[in-house]
Amino acid sequence: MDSLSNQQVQKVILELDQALSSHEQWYKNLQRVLISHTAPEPSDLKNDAHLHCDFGQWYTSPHVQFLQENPLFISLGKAHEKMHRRARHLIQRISDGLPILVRDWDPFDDSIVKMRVKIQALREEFAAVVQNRDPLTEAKTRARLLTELCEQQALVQRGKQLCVIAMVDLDHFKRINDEYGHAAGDIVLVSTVKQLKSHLRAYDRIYRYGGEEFIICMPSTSVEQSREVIERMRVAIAAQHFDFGKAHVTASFGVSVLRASRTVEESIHCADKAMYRAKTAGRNRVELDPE
Ligand SMILES: Nc1nc2c(ncn2[C@@H]2O[C@H](COP(=O)(O)OP(=O)(O)OP(=O)(O)O)[C@@H](O)[C@H]2O)c(=O)[nH]1
Repeated sequence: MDSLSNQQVQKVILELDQALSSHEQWYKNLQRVLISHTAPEPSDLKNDAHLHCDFGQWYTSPHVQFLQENPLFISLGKAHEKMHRRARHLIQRISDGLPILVRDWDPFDDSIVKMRVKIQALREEFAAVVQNRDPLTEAKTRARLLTELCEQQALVQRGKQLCVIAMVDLDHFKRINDEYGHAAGDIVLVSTVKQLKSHLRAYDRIYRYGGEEFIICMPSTSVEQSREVIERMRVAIAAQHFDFGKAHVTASFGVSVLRASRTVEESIHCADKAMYRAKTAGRNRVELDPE
């Protein structure tokens, strides 16, 4: 989900809301069939009924296939299929003039509840993605930074992996705002995060630490490997062109690693110190934490 833009995430949330409401409509019709003995939807009697309702159509549509490995999405699909199987059995009994037994109704009712809960949980998962992002740049928030770096630190402490962090600070950013206006400054921030993201792997993270300061987290990477990537980021930032004017934007980088022997805050501080060395050494450069 991290690779999706806020707009894409909002679109999925809207679709989930629509899927939930069409599912409720389907349930209402089913109740009519079961209680008032109105004619059932022919598709509800098919073995693959779960593929024919509006929810099933959404669930199998190509544009949500990126969710195929999401555990909640998978279990929602299973709950939905099971619910249709149970509904089919109930419709069948009514069509055969038989009463609905409690032992058939209860599991069906249970699967209806489970499905609603899972849709809601998936919706919340998506909503949290947006909530945990800075609205301007869509980098993760500083609040997430500490939580997620502590998780990485726990892996480092258990000897499971290395984790590099880099502090990125735009150079003389105030001048951009002063010369071209705050809106231009915003464009630079958004574009810079896009550049940084384009060099990251799926499991790397970028956080907005302050106004024009960002932290990159690169798990399972050595300092040597990450340094090459960060160097490419530095070059990409300096090569940006903007429609609003001839602004030359550069950034200074301070690289550090999470260590079992120090706290996350201390590692961030070391990255910060390295970044300040990059500033004092002339900016537009990458410095490593010597510790
Ligand atoms: N446009 C815009 N500007 C911001 C935002 N957040 C912070 N800033 C500006 O970022 C600027 C940061 O300025 P300084 O801290 O002086 O740093 P700098 O000019 O980049 O100088 P050095 O870091 O020393 O290279 C300030 O002018 C802030 O107003 C934002 O969301 N949008």
